[in-house]
Amino acid sequence: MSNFGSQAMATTLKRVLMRRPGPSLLSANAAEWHYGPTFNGEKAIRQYAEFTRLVEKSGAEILWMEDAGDGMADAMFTHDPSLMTDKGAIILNMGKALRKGEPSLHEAAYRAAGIPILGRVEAPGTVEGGDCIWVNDRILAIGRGVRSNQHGIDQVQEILKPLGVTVLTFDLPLWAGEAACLHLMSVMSPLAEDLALVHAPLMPAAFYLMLRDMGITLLHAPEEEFAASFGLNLNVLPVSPRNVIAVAGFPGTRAVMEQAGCTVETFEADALCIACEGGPTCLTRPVWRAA
Ligand SMILES: NC(=O)NCCC[C@H](N)C(=O)O
Repeated sequence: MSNFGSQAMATTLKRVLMRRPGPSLLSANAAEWHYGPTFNGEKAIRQYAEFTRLVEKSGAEILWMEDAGDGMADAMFTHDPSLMTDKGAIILNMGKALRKGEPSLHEAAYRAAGIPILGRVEAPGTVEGGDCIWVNDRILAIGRGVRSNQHGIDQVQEILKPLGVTVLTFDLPLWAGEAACLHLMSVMSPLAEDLALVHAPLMPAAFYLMLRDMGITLLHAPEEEFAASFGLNLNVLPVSPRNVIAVAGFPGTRAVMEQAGCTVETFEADALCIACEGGPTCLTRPVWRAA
């Protein structure tokens, strides 16, 4: 049996690619990386350790990449430079220029782990993992916006055709501007096959209506918590259906999930997630989720 493969967002997480932040994050220039006022490298590293403890507690195996000081501060957000399918990984191409070196780190990690590479997105195409959502194992939704463009989306569709997967494209708004991070996953977090947490005001309307018509229950997170966290209240990692890891400090968002039958574990993440614009899903690249 192979130990990779995933065309789902919220089945049991069995194996995940992560990169522990270190010297590159500590020496990051916050303005250059678009990190916010609560950025603090040492504190972020401590908060990451707490996040790691929760992932380990879930029973998932972590495939580690280490930060040896290559200057790639955002590389801890392993969700973005690659995408996993049931047949192997797709190496993506980043929309954020400072992150251009990251896909090769993923390619090397997959090769070392014996995981097949299905294909690569090449310039001028860009697609980031945060823009990709498996609606089910036959449909991949991609958000077209600042980070993912049509060239890249077309390439992903070509790579996925032999797997019988259809790619659907949904336009994202500009929201806080070109330098900020708004992915499709910033406005929707799947919690189970039939359940998702959303920030409806920024969702592509056609995406919202499609999910609703498919019978997926959409939980609306409180808008004031989305604003206060720059969207990180919504960035929730399912380690199995209805068991999730979230950023601490957003009781309204937590209550909405608990009322829908979810178990929610949290960790403090002001210096790590809120400052650096990426939450628990962004810090993980699932390489194997149960079918
Ligand atoms: N999937 C995600 O939402 N990733 C967050 C990436 C944050 C990182 N600072 C970036 O701007 O790319």
